Amino acid sequence: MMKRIAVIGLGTMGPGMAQRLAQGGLVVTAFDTDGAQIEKAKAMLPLITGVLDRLGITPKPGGALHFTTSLADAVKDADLVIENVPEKIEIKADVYRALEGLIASKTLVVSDTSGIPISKLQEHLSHPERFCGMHWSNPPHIIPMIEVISGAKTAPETAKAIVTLIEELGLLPVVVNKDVPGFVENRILYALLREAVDLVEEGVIAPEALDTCVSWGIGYKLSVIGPMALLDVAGLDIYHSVAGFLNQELSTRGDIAPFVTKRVAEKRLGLKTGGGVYAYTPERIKELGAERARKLVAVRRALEEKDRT
Ligand SMILES: NC(=O)c1ccc[n+]([C@@H]2O[C@H](COP(=O)([O-])OP(=O)(O)OC[C@H]3O[C@@H](n4cnc5c(N)ncnc54)[C@H](O)[C@@H]3O)[C@@H](O)[C@H]2O)c1
Ligand SMILES: Cc1ncc(CO)c(C(=O)O)c1O
Repeated sequence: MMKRIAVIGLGTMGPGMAQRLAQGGLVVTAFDTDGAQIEKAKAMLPLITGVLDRLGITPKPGGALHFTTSLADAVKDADLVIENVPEKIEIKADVYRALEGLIASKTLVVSDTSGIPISKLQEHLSHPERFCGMHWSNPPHIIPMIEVISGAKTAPETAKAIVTLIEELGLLPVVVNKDVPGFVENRILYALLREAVDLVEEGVIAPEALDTCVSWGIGYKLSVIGPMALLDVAGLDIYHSVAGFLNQELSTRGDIAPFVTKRVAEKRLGLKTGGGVYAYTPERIKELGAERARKLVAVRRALEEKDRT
Protein backbone atom coordinates (compact mmCIF):
# COMPACT_ATOMS: atom_id res chain seq x y z
CA MET A 1 0.00 0.00 0.00
CA MET A 2 1.45 3.35 -1.01
CA LYS A 3 1.80 5.99 1.69
CA ARG A 4 4.08 8.81 0.56
CA ILE A 5 3.67 10.55 -2.81
CA ALA A 6 5.68 13.42 -4.28
CA VAL A 7 4.09 15.75 -6.85
CA ILE A 8 6.72 17.50 -8.98
CA GLY A 9 5.25 20.58 -10.66
CA LEU A 10 2.10 22.41 -9.50
CA GLY A 11 0.71 24.71 -12.21
CA THR A 12 -2.78 23.89 -13.49
CA MET A 13 -2.93 20.22 -12.54
CA GLY A 14 -0.78 19.91 -9.43
CA PRO A 15 -2.91 21.52 -6.70
CA GLY A 16 -6.09 19.53 -7.40
CA MET A 17 -4.15 16.31 -7.91
CA ALA A 18 -2.14 16.75 -4.69
CA GLN A 19 -5.20 17.56 -2.56
CA ARG A 20 -7.20 14.69 -4.02
CA LEU A 21 -4.37 12.27 -3.12
CA ALA A 22 -4.05 13.75 0.37
CA GLN A 23 -7.79 13.31 0.95
CA GLY A 24 -7.31 9.70 -0.09
CA GLY A 25 -5.14 9.21 3.00
CA LEU A 26 -1.73 9.71 1.37
CA VAL A 27 1.07 11.90 2.66
CA VAL A 28 1.78 14.19 -0.28
CA THR A 29 4.67 16.59 -0.70
CA ALA A 30 4.43 19.00 -3.63
CA PHE A 31 7.44 20.74 -5.15
CA ASP A 32 7.72 23.48 -7.74
CA THR A 33 10.74 25.45 -8.95
CA ASP A 34 8.55 28.57 -8.90
CA GLY A 35 7.68 29.67 -5.37
CA ALA A 36 4.77 31.70 -6.73
CA GLN A 37 3.18 28.46 -7.92
CA ILE A 38 3.39 27.09 -4.38
CA GLU A 39 1.66 30.18 -3.00
CA LYS A 40 -0.96 29.99 -5.77
CA ALA A 41 -1.57 26.32 -4.96
CA LYS A 42 -2.03 27.08 -1.25
CA ALA A 43 -4.54 29.82 -2.13
CA MET A 44 -6.52 27.34 -4.28
CA LEU A 45 -6.91 24.75 -1.51
CA PRO A 46 -10.11 26.15 0.12
CA LEU A 47 -11.91 26.05 -3.27
CA ILE A 48 -10.58 22.55 -4.01
CA THR A 49 -11.48 21.11 -0.60
CA GLY A 50 -14.94 22.71 -0.86
CA VAL A 51 -15.56 20.91 -4.15
CA LEU A 52 -14.26 17.61 -2.75
CA ASP A 53 -16.61 18.06 0.20
CA ARG A 54 -19.56 18.58 -2.17
CA LEU A 55 -18.51 15.43 -4.02
CA GLY A 56 -18.81 13.56 -0.72
CA ILE A 57 -15.09 12.83 -0.62
CA THR A 58 -14.29 12.94 3.09
CA PRO A 59 -10.60 13.12 4.05
CA LYS A 60 -9.25 9.70 5.03
CA PRO A 61 -7.16 9.55 8.24
CA GLY A 62 -3.41 9.91 7.85
CA GLY A 63 -3.60 12.07 4.73
CA ALA A 64 -1.60 15.31 4.51
CA LEU A 65 -0.38 17.82 1.94
CA HIS A 66 2.95 19.60 2.36
CA PHE A 67 4.76 22.02 0.07
CA THR A 68 8.49 22.38 -0.35
CA THR A 69 11.03 24.30 -2.42
CA SER A 70 13.41 21.33 -2.27
CA LEU A 71 13.16 18.41 -4.70
CA ALA A 72 15.11 16.21 -2.32
CA ASP A 73 12.68 16.92 0.51
CA ALA A 74 9.69 16.28 -1.77
CA VAL A 75 10.84 12.81 -2.82
CA LYS A 76 12.35 11.68 0.51
CA ASP A 77 11.00 8.18 1.31
CA ALA A 78 8.42 8.53 -1.50
CA ASP A 79 6.68 5.39 -2.72
CA LEU A 80 5.57 7.26 -5.85
CA VAL A 81 6.77 10.38 -7.67
CA ILE A 82 4.26 12.09 -9.99
CA GLU A 83 5.95 14.26 -12.59
CA ASN A 84 3.67 17.13 -13.58
CA VAL A 85 5.97 19.63 -15.29
CA PRO A 86 5.34 21.32 -18.68
CA GLU A 87 4.70 19.15 -21.76
CA LYS A 88 8.24 19.43 -23.09
CA ILE A 89 10.40 16.30 -23.22
CA GLU A 90 13.54 18.20 -22.27
CA ILE A 91 11.95 19.62 -19.11
CA LYS A 92 10.63 16.20 -18.12
CA ALA A 93 13.99 14.56 -18.86
CA ASP A 94 15.73 17.10 -16.59
CA VAL A 95 13.38 16.12 -13.77
CA TYR A 96 14.01 12.40 -14.31
CA ARG A 97 17.78 12.99 -14.27
CA ALA A 98 17.49 15.01 -11.06
CA LEU A 99 15.45 12.22 -9.47
CA GLU A 100 18.03 9.51 -10.19
CA GLY A 101 20.27 10.36 -7.27
CA LEU A 102 17.38 11.08 -4.88
CA ILE A 103 15.02 8.10 -4.98
CA ALA A 104 15.33 4.36 -4.35
CA SER A 105 15.29 2.09 -7.39
CA LYS A 106 11.97 0.67 -6.14
CA THR A 107 10.27 4.07 -6.07
CA LEU A 108 7.67 4.28 -8.82
CA VAL A 109 7.67 7.30 -11.14
CA VAL A 110 4.72 8.37 -13.31
CA SER A 111 4.14 11.22 -15.72
CA ASP A 112 0.90 13.18 -16.07
CA THR A 113 1.87 13.82 -19.69
CA SER A 114 -1.03 14.63 -22.01
CA GLY A 115 0.32 12.43 -24.74
CA ILE A 116 4.08 12.07 -25.10
CA PRO A 117 4.65 8.34 -25.65
CA ILE A 118 5.77 6.73 -22.40
CA SER A 119 8.40 4.67 -24.25
CA LYS A 120 9.95 7.96 -25.40
CA LEU A 121 10.06 9.36 -21.87
CA GLN A 122 11.52 6.06 -20.63
CA GLU A 123 14.65 6.74 -22.67
CA HIS A 124 15.57 9.28 -19.99
CA LEU A 125 15.32 7.00 -16.97
CA SER A 126 17.90 4.52 -15.67
CA HIS A 127 15.08 2.39 -14.22
CA PRO A 128 12.39 2.52 -16.97
CA GLU A 129 10.71 -0.57 -15.55
CA ARG A 130 9.31 1.51 -12.67
CA PHE A 131 7.87 4.23 -14.93
CA CYS A 132 4.48 4.57 -16.59
CA GLY A 133 1.90 7.17 -17.61
CA MET A 134 -0.77 8.31 -15.15
CA HIS A 135 -2.79 10.80 -17.21
CA TRP A 136 -5.26 12.82 -15.15
CA SER A 137 -7.87 15.15 -16.67
CA ASN A 138 -8.48 18.78 -15.80
CA PRO A 139 -9.82 19.52 -13.19
CA PRO A 140 -8.07 16.56 -11.54
CA HIS A 141 -9.92 16.77 -8.23
CA ILE A 142 -13.26 16.39 -10.06
CA ILE A 143 -12.70 14.17 -13.12
CA PRO A 144 -12.42 10.59 -11.78
CA MET A 145 -11.05 8.92 -14.92
CA ILE A 146 -7.28 8.45 -15.08
CA GLU A 147 -5.49 6.76 -17.99
CA VAL A 148 -2.70 4.30 -17.14
CA ILE A 149 -0.22 3.75 -19.97
CA SER A 150 2.73 1.35 -19.99
CA GLY A 151 5.81 2.01 -22.09
CA ALA A 152 7.88 -0.66 -23.80
CA LYS A 153 9.98 -1.14 -20.65
CA THR A 154 7.32 -0.72 -17.97
CA ALA A 155 7.14 -3.71 -15.63
CA PRO A 156 3.60 -5.12 -15.39
CA GLU A 157 3.67 -4.73 -11.60
CA THR A 158 4.31 -1.00 -12.01
CA ALA A 159 1.14 -0.41 -14.01
CA LYS A 160 -0.78 -2.73 -11.71
CA ALA A 161 0.35 -0.75 -8.66
CA ILE A 162 -0.89 2.50 -10.26
CA VAL A 163 -4.23 0.93 -11.19
CA THR A 164 -4.57 -0.30 -7.59
CA LEU A 165 -3.76 3.17 -6.22
CA ILE A 166 -6.43 4.74 -8.44
CA GLU A 167 -9.00 2.14 -7.38
CA GLU A 168 -8.15 2.61 -3.69
CA LEU A 169 -8.80 6.34 -4.19
CA GLY A 170 -12.28 5.48 -5.51
CA LEU A 171 -11.34 6.82 -8.95
CA LEU A 172 -11.65 5.19 -12.38
CA PRO A 173 -8.48 3.73 -13.93
CA VAL A 174 -8.55 3.16 -17.69
CA VAL A 175 -5.73 0.92 -18.93
CA VAL A 176 -4.60 1.97 -22.41
CA ASN A 177 -3.25 -1.12 -24.23
CA LYS A 178 -0.90 0.60 -26.68
CA ASP A 179 1.52 3.47 -26.01
CA VAL A 180 0.26 5.69 -28.86
CA PRO A 181 0.77 9.48 -28.89
CA GLY A 182 -2.14 11.13 -27.07
CA PHE A 183 -3.20 7.78 -25.61
CA VAL A 184 -7.03 7.58 -25.94
CA GLU A 185 -8.73 10.54 -24.26
CA ASN A 186 -6.65 13.20 -25.96
CA ARG A 187 -6.72 11.54 -29.38
CA ILE A 188 -10.50 11.75 -29.25
CA LEU A 189 -10.47 15.23 -27.70
CA TYR A 190 -7.96 16.60 -30.21
CA ALA A 191 -9.84 15.14 -33.19
CA LEU A 192 -12.92 16.93 -31.86
CA LEU A 193 -11.03 20.19 -31.19
CA ARG A 194 -9.44 20.10 -34.67
CA GLU A 195 -12.88 19.81 -36.26
CA ALA A 196 -14.36 22.47 -33.95
CA VAL A 197 -11.62 25.01 -34.68
CA ASP A 198 -11.86 24.35 -38.43
CA LEU A 199 -15.65 24.88 -38.37
CA VAL A 200 -15.17 28.22 -36.58
CA GLU A 201 -12.29 29.25 -38.82
CA GLU A 202 -14.34 28.43 -41.96
CA GLY A 203 -17.21 30.54 -40.66
CA VAL A 204 -19.55 27.55 -40.48
CA ILE A 205 -20.48 28.51 -36.91
CA ALA A 206 -19.59 31.06 -34.21
CA PRO A 207 -17.63 29.83 -31.14
CA GLU A 208 -20.53 30.35 -28.71
CA ALA A 209 -22.97 28.49 -30.96
CA LEU A 210 -20.50 25.66 -31.44
CA ASP A 211 -20.11 25.32 -27.68
CA THR A 212 -23.90 25.20 -27.24
CA CYS A 213 -24.22 22.66 -30.07
CA VAL A 214 -21.61 20.31 -28.57
CA SER A 215 -22.27 20.78 -24.84
CA TRP A 216 -26.04 20.42 -25.09
CA GLY A 217 -25.96 17.90 -27.93
CA ILE A 218 -23.34 15.26 -28.34
CA GLY A 219 -21.33 16.22 -25.24
CA TYR A 220 -24.38 15.86 -23.01
CA LYS A 221 -25.31 12.52 -24.60
CA LEU A 222 -21.74 11.15 -24.45
CA SER A 223 -21.57 11.77 -20.72
CA VAL A 224 -24.29 9.13 -20.37
CA ILE A 225 -23.82 6.97 -23.47
CA GLY A 226 -20.20 6.31 -24.49
CA PRO A 227 -19.23 6.46 -28.19
CA MET A 228 -19.12 2.72 -28.72
CA ALA A 229 -22.52 2.25 -27.02
CA LEU A 230 -23.83 5.18 -29.09
CA LEU A 231 -23.13 3.19 -32.26
CA ASP A 232 -25.67 0.64 -31.03
CA VAL A 233 -28.16 3.34 -30.04
CA ALA A 234 -27.99 5.14 -33.40
CA GLY A 235 -27.60 1.92 -35.34
CA LEU A 236 -24.44 0.80 -37.11
CA ASP A 237 -26.35 1.06 -40.39
CA ILE A 238 -26.88 4.78 -39.78
CA TYR A 239 -23.21 5.23 -38.95
CA HIS A 240 -22.29 3.27 -42.08
CA SER A 241 -24.45 5.46 -44.29
CA VAL A 242 -23.38 8.81 -42.82
CA ALA A 243 -19.68 7.92 -42.49
CA GLY A 244 -19.78 6.78 -46.11
CA PHE A 245 -19.89 10.40 -47.27
CA LEU A 246 -18.90 12.37 -44.16
CA ASN A 247 -15.54 10.75 -43.33
CA GLN A 248 -13.99 12.19 -46.48
CA GLU A 249 -15.24 15.67 -45.51
CA LEU A 250 -13.81 15.81 -41.97
CA SER A 251 -10.69 17.80 -41.17
CA THR A 252 -7.47 15.84 -41.62
CA ARG A 253 -5.10 18.77 -41.26
CA GLY A 254 -1.69 17.84 -39.88
CA ASP A 255 -0.76 21.42 -39.00
CA ILE A 256 -2.35 23.73 -36.42
CA ALA A 257 -5.13 26.11 -37.52
CA PRO A 258 -4.21 29.81 -37.83
CA PHE A 259 -7.11 30.48 -35.43
CA VAL A 260 -4.85 28.96 -32.75
CA THR A 261 -1.33 29.86 -33.96
CA LYS A 262 -2.33 33.53 -34.28
CA ARG A 263 -3.60 33.68 -30.71
CA VAL A 264 -0.58 31.84 -29.31
CA ALA A 265 1.74 34.25 -31.15
CA GLU A 266 -0.21 37.16 -29.62
CA LYS A 267 -0.03 35.50 -26.15
CA ARG A 268 -3.84 35.27 -26.10
CA LEU A 269 -3.86 31.88 -24.36
CA GLY A 270 -7.23 31.82 -22.61
CA LEU A 271 -8.05 32.08 -18.90
CA LYS A 272 -4.35 32.31 -18.01
CA THR A 273 -3.96 35.56 -19.98
CA GLY A 274 -7.48 36.98 -19.66
CA GLY A 275 -8.43 36.10 -23.20
CA GLY A 276 -8.10 33.55 -26.00
CA VAL A 277 -11.21 32.34 -27.81
CA TYR A 278 -13.25 34.56 -25.48
CA ALA A 279 -12.33 37.62 -23.38
CA TYR A 280 -12.50 37.46 -19.58
CA THR A 281 -12.29 39.88 -16.67
CA PRO A 282 -10.67 38.58 -13.43
CA GLU A 283 -14.15 38.59 -11.84
CA ARG A 284 -15.61 36.58 -14.71
CA ILE A 285 -12.80 34.03 -14.41
CA LYS A 286 -13.63 33.54 -10.73
CA GLU A 287 -17.37 33.31 -11.49
CA LEU A 288 -16.77 30.74 -14.25
CA GLY A 289 -14.48 28.66 -12.02
CA ALA A 290 -17.10 28.40 -9.29
CA GLU A 291 -20.01 27.89 -11.72
CA ARG A 292 -18.22 25.16 -13.68
CA ALA A 293 -17.10 23.35 -10.52
CA ARG A 294 -20.68 23.43 -9.22
CA LYS A 295 -22.07 22.07 -12.49
CA LEU A 296 -19.40 19.39 -12.84
CA VAL A 297 -20.18 18.24 -9.29
CA ALA A 298 -23.92 18.12 -10.04
CA VAL A 299 -23.37 16.18 -13.28
CA ARG A 300 -20.99 13.76 -11.60
CA ARG A 301 -23.47 13.11 -8.79
CA ALA A 302 -26.17 12.40 -11.36
CA LEU A 303 -23.88 10.09 -13.32
CA GLU A 304 -22.86 8.23 -10.17
CA GLU A 305 -26.47 7.73 -9.17
CA LYS A 306 -27.09 4.01 -9.13
CA ASP A 307 -29.90 2.94 -11.42
CA ARG A 308 -33.15 3.38 -9.52
CA THR A 309 -34.57 -0.09 -8.97
N1 LIG B 1 -3.57 21.53 -18.23
C1 LIG B 1 -4.28 20.43 -18.51
O1 LIG B 1 -5.49 20.49 -18.85
C2 LIG B 1 -3.63 19.08 -18.36
C3 LIG B 1 -4.42 17.96 -18.12
C4 LIG B 1 -3.80 16.72 -17.96
C5 LIG B 1 -2.44 16.60 -18.08
N2 LIG B 1 -1.70 17.70 -18.34
C6 LIG B 1 -0.26 17.50 -18.43
O2 LIG B 1 0.29 17.65 -17.12
C7 LIG B 1 1.57 18.27 -17.17
C8 LIG B 1 1.51 19.58 -16.43
O3 LIG B 1 0.46 20.33 -17.00
P1 LIG B 1 0.00 21.72 -16.36
O4 LIG B 1 -1.12 22.23 -17.22
O5 LIG B 1 -0.22 21.53 -14.90
O6 LIG B 1 1.32 22.57 -16.62
P2 LIG B 1 1.65 24.05 -16.11
O7 LIG B 1 2.59 24.63 -17.11
O8 LIG B 1 0.40 24.77 -15.72
O9 LIG B 1 2.44 23.76 -14.72
C9 LIG B 1 3.70 23.15 -14.72
C10 LIG B 1 4.39 23.51 -13.42
O10 LIG B 1 5.67 22.89 -13.40
C11 LIG B 1 6.58 23.80 -12.81
N3 LIG B 1 7.93 23.39 -13.21
C12 LIG B 1 8.56 23.67 -14.38
N4 LIG B 1 9.77 23.05 -14.38
C13 LIG B 1 9.87 22.38 -13.19
C14 LIG B 1 10.85 21.55 -12.59
N5 LIG B 1 12.01 21.28 -13.22
N6 LIG B 1 10.61 21.01 -11.37
C15 LIG B 1 9.45 21.29 -10.72
N7 LIG B 1 8.48 22.07 -11.22
C16 LIG B 1 8.70 22.61 -12.45
C17 LIG B 1 6.14 25.17 -13.29
O11 LIG B 1 6.61 26.18 -12.41
C18 LIG B 1 4.61 25.02 -13.25
O12 LIG B 1 4.10 25.44 -12.00
C19 LIG B 1 1.88 18.42 -18.66
O13 LIG B 1 2.58 17.28 -19.09
C20 LIG B 1 0.49 18.48 -19.28
O14 LIG B 1 0.47 18.08 -20.64
C21 LIG B 1 -2.24 18.94 -18.47
C1 LIG C 1 -7.04 21.02 -24.47
C2 LIG C 1 -6.64 19.94 -23.47
N1 LIG C 1 -5.46 19.32 -23.65
C3 LIG C 1 -5.07 18.33 -22.79
C4 LIG C 1 -5.87 17.93 -21.73
C5 LIG C 1 -5.44 16.80 -20.85
O1 LIG C 1 -4.21 16.26 -21.14
C6 LIG C 1 -7.09 18.59 -21.51
C7 LIG C 1 -8.00 18.26 -20.35
O2 LIG C 1 -7.62 17.49 -19.44
O3 LIG C 1 -9.12 18.80 -20.35
C8 LIG C 1 -7.49 19.60 -22.40
O4 LIG C 1 -8.68 20.23 -22.23
